[in-house]
Amino acid sequence: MTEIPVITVDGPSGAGKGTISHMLADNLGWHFLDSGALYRVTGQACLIEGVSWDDAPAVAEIARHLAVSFTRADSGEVLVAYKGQDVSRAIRTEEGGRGASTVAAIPAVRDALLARQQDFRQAPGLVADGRDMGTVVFPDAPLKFYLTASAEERAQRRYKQLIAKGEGVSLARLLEDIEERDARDSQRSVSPLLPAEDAIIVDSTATPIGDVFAQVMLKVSEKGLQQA
Ligand SMILES: Nc1ncnc2c1ncn2[C@@H]1O[C@H](COP(=O)(O)OP(=O)(O)O)[C@@H](O)[C@H]1O
Ligand SMILES: Nc1ccn([C@@H]2O[C@H](COP(=O)(O)OP(=O)(O)O)[C@@H](O)[C@H]2O)c(=O)n1
Repeated sequence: MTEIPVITVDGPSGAGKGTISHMLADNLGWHFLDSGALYRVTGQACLIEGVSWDDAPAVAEIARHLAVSFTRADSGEVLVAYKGQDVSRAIRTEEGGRGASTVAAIPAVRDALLARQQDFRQAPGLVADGRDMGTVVFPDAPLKFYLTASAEERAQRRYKQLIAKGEGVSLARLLEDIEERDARDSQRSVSPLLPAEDAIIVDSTATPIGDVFAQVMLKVSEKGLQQA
């Protein structure tokens, strides 16, 4: 079990973790764990069940029995369902991000989701995207990345992403949301957002995505993790 390789990709919102992790998993033919989706679904499940994000024991109970499923549509899009109800869109909103980071600060919620995340470690390998993949969930991963970029750049990226989806948003509000989420994720007592000691830090503030991917792939091949 522990010999199955994992590449961890941690960092703040909008750093490019999802984009780079998907590219890596596709390139290597490995599995992919979107750990943020589990926290997002937990937040969404609370809304559906009428539980307040601040009611720690009730939220933890929801996380322990989270009936979530991930299925890949023919289009390649990953559909996320809670109790059979499609929540793919709802969990990706700004409110979904706020809910996720609120419930993610509850220690019992993190405990409840730990084994479920570790179960994604299946042959031939796993790319794991999140905040504590390299520090807590897969501390023995042979290769760890911490992607980051300035808050202004990350807000700009989200702005472009949401505008492309046809959602009306304000850049100033997005920057506020990002800074608030950075603060909550970095200051919580359990599994705060921080690079693992052995993580490779990649700041992409002024680096196009293709160059970031090339840097990452170079490290992958130096570690001998690429298939022949
Ligand atoms: N280096 C980069 N330069 C420009 N845009 C980027 C870069 N990395 C990611 N993006 C874009 O920023 C947005 C957020 O990226 P995403 O991978 O979802 O970040 P995260 O998973 O860290 O929140 C996406 O639209 C993505 O295409
Ligand atoms: N491993 C993880 C992943 C996400 N999270 C929480 O879940 C929230 C949403 O994570 P995400 O990865 O889906 O968000 P983005 O980085 O895509 O904006 C984060 O702000 C964290 O509070 C976490 O605590 N630990």
